[in-house]
Amino acid sequence: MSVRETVVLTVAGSDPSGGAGVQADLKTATALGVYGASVLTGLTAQNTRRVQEVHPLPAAFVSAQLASVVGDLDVRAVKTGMLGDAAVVAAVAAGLPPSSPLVVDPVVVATSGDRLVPQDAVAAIRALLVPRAAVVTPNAPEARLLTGAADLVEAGRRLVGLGARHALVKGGHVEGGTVTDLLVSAEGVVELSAPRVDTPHTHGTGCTLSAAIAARLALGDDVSTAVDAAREYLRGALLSGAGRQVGAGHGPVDHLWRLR
Ligand SMILES: Nc1ncnc2c1ncn2[C@@H]1O[C@H](COP(=O)(O)OP(=O)(O)O)[C@@H](O)[C@H]1O
Ligand SMILES: Cc1ncc(COP(=O)(O)OP(=O)(O)O)c(N)n1
Repeated sequence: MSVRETVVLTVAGSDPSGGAGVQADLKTATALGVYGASVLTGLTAQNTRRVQEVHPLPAAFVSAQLASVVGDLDVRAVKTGMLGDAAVVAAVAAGLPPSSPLVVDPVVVATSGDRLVPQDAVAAIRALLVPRAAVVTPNAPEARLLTGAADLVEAGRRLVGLGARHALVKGGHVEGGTVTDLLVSAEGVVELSAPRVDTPHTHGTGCTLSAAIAARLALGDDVSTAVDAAREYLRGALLSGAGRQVGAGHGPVDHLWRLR
């Protein structure tokens, strides 16, 4: 008798240094016990210090990859990350499996400050993906860019107003000893706070969190439970990654901490 794998799909860009993008998503899926499939939307040249180059893949080829995977694998949840340009966003929106829960990580700028997608892609994400999201996971600058709201609760409410069932507005870029993420839905706002982990190794935190949420949704969690589980997984990865060294800059979180 064979075991049916639970499949989660990431639609995202490549980080050759292995800490963010598709590479982080697949490690996260594996660590959380689900089968990770991946559709590449673009390539980057980057490392723990900065992003040197970004190349979106042709939208038609992104569509072809999606059709290959969705036409064969039983995809239980999808996460989107870096999406290259507006044409790629449109191709992704058209090719997503219709009934799998969708986590939209609206990646715009890397922690290094380097831009990963152009402005027209941001508008396309807002119009084509946010309305379909079970949860959209912007960091503070992305929440402001997507909505025009300076206040993060208001930004979350506007994302829900656009059709996302939940907005998780992340607080990693807001200064202070406590990091607070805001989970906003039609039911209200839940503050999720934790002590800041004192570490320079935060490369890929957003990718890892959204991939973990998607993995838990694939396993059948509701959004609130999936977010709690994903935050706990990421916290362990930050704490373990703080004591490890990869590269000379902002190193990755330790995706494999639970397997060690
Ligand atoms: N130093 C830290 N200590 C604890 N949690 C953190 C830290 N940095 C980021 N996080 C958490 O990592 C996740 C990603 O946050 P953020 O850095 O805001 O997003 P992004 O990586 O997309 O820029 C959030 O859940 C945030 O609370
Ligand atoms: C290919 C690729 N995708 C996304 C990111 C951004 O990763 P994120 O987890 O949002 O944060 P940082 O890595 O910038 O800390 C990326 N760098 N590369």
